[in-house]
Amino acid sequence: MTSTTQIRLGTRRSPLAMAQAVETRSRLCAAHGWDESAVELVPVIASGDKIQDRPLADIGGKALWTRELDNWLDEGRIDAAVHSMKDVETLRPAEFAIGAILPRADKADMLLGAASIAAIPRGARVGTSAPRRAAQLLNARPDLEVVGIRGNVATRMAKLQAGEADATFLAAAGLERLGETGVGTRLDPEEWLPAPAQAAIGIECRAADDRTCDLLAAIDDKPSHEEVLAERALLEGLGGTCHSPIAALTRREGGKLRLTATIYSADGAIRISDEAMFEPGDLDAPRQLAARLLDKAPTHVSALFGGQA
Ligand SMILES: NCc1[nH]cc(CCC(=O)O)c1CC(=O)O
Repeated sequence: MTSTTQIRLGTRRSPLAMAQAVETRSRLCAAHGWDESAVELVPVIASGDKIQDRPLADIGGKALWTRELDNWLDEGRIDAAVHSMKDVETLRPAEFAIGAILPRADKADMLLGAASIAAIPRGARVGTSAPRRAAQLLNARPDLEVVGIRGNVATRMAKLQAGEADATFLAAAGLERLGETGVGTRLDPEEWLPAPAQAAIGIECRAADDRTCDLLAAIDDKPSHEEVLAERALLEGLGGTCHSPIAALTRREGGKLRLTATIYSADGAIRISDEAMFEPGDLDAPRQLAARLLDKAPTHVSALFGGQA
């Protein structure tokens, strides 16, 4: 069978990123009646994957995940780029558009190395480089020690095995996509709020590229897209970066979205939470929620956010 490439999809090279790109390819092929060869996967090395020994927040933040893919997309070497939306900066180049958000996976965090937060031994070392997870943990268990841990899912699991930490967190979505089921304890997202846009795969294209935008529209999951836009509007209102401990959860209730958001001080001692209920597509409501959170925060907490309130 002869077939020509219909779309070039850029992706990071980590096993999780590749799994997400393969899922995107399957959905595109199913939607358009293509065989696999119609979608060319183009693996690109991201700076965030080259630097593994320092926390992301210290070395340039989320941009390190997207910079190379952004350049390739901008230069027309790829037609679209697959991203974990959790890792995508809030403010994106105006020439790019989110062409599709895939149906969202489990938003929960998994705890590895202990049966529950309460069951982690007193004074134990918990590995995480995420300000949100560190603050949530210290808020619940100020006796614990947070130690930095980075690397892809397999690396982090190996570091836990090697005793670099007594426990650690991984996103359920990532484990699921890698087929790593049956490890860790699922933390109920209602009690342990995930990161904004956790478990959402987004595909960006050039906004002016109508053909690719149309191809991607066929695999867009509207409810997931609405949730992600609301959570990103919250981030925008907070001026949140990867330094900012922000947790958020959206549920759908009678056609409306209910967004709960929590911000923390870096040490977890201060926790400010609020929620809003609004129509899908209303991005002012999540921005106002952000403003209310910043209003309630003492200055050493609001200083962790760029804020627009
Ligand atoms: N920060 C890295 C990252 N980016 C997305 C995921 C998991 C998949 C997702 O949330 O979409 C992970 C790993 C993790 O947090 O355990």
